[in-house]
Order: sequence, then structure tokens, then C-alpha cells
Amino acid sequence: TQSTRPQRLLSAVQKNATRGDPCSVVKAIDQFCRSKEWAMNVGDEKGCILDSVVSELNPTTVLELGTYCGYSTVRIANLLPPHAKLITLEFNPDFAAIARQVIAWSGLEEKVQLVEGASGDLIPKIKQDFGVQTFDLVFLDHWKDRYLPDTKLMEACGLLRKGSILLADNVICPGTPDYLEYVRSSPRYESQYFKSHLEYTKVEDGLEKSVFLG
Ligand SMILES: CCc1ncnc2c1ncn2[C@@H]1O[C@H](/C=C/CNC(=O)c2cc(-c3ccc(F)cc3)cc(O)c2O)[C@@H](O)[C@H]1O
Ligand SMILES: [Mg+2]
Repeated sequence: TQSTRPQRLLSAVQKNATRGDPCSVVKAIDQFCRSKEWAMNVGDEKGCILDSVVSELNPTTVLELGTYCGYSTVRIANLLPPHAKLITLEFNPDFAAIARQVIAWSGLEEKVQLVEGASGDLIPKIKQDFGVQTFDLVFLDHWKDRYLPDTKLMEACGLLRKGSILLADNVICPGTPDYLEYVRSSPRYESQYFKSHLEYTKVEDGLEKSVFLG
């Protein structure tokens, strides 16, 4: 039977990356996406902005919405201090299965908890089921029309505290207009746009970093 693009991406990791070396996993995926098949990973250019936000914040609790193949999961987990936890939510079981193997290849399983399911169903269960009270950082990279409802849901569930950072991918392309309007106009957020490009292309895109003011 035909393989899927995530399966081919995983094969490229297993072929070209060194087990236990997260940087080589990230490089292998970027090389695959540049030279073989485009895939919707945050990519190397926006990835550097992601890295700088994570490194500056040094978060102990991180939530990622939309794991896909685990590219940004590995990028973030690689920069986390010991005992820090990254919870990543993914509702497609096929993508989740690929991501688990990519995360395992990078050797970062200890820092990552991949939970299968829809964010709207899982977010209300996080405090009781995953022992996290609030998140220092949330990386939004799932369906673009879910950014705003899930942000409101995280607020309602008390998962954000004064200083929590929301970092959203694709605010230009494909675009998240309702989310952008919300975080830029709400007095409860201080927002900043990081101009960049759509992964592996010259098309404009960017990340929006929004600090929750409580
Ligand atoms: C129900 C809530 C919910 N709960 C849990 N998991 C969820 C979920 N909703 C979605 N997922 C999973 O997240 C991933 C989807 C990610 C969606 N991302 C883009 O669509 C995107 C597109 C482009 C682009 C494409 C084509 C172009 F031409 C230009 C740009 C570029 C980008 O960087 C992009 O992120 C998949 O694994 C879903 O299974
Ligand atoms: Mg994205």
C-alpha cells in the first residue's frame, strides 16, 4: 500500500538522523521538506524564533496544540530544563503514531507527554488528569479556526496565569484573523508580531507572541 507523507518523513528521520540527537532529527526533517516533500512543520526559519522564545522563557510547563509529526515538539523539548514537561495534543491517531516515533528517535520521551484527542475535549481535563495547574508557554499550531476558541477555553479553565505566553504559528498564512484580532485588541494580552516566512518558502508568514496579563 502507498505510504503517507508523515510515514516518509519518519523514514527520512530514521535514515538520516542519529538516535538520541534532537538537532539531527530537526535537520533531517527540514532537509526532507526542502529537498523531497513540503510538510506543515513550523520549519527552520520560524523555528529559530520559537527557539529564542523558549530559551528566553525557560518554561517548566508547555502545552502544544497540534503535534502533527512532532517537529516543533522536538524543537521545544530539546530546550527545556530538566523536569520540565511538554504536553502535546493530537487528534489524528496516524499522525500521533508517527510523532511518537519521531520523539522517541530524538530521545526526548521523558520530557514529552503526547495525548491523543481533540483539544476542546482535553483542555478541560488537563488540571485533574495531567497534574498541571498553569502553563508557562502554549504553542498554537493546530487548525487555525481553533486558535481563538481554545484560547478562550484555556482562560476559562484557569490554565493561564499572569505572564503566560501564547505563541501562535501561521497568523498570516494560512492566517488566523479572529485570533489575531482578539489578542491584539484585548486588554488582557500584550501582543507582538514576529515577521518571518511560511516554512520552506518565500511567502510571508509570522508568529504572534501574546503575554497573558491576568
Ligand atoms: C480539533 C482541535 C484539534 N485537536 C487536536 N489536534 C488537532 C486539532 N486540530 C488539528 N489538529 C492536529 O494538528 C495538526 C493540524 C495542523 C493545521 N496546520 C495547518 O493547517 C497549517 C497549514 C499550513 C499551510 C498549508 C498550505 C499552504 F499553502 C500554506 C500554509 C502551514 C502551517 O504551518 C500549518 O500549521 C494535525 O496534526 C491535526 O491532526
Ligand atoms: Mg503551522
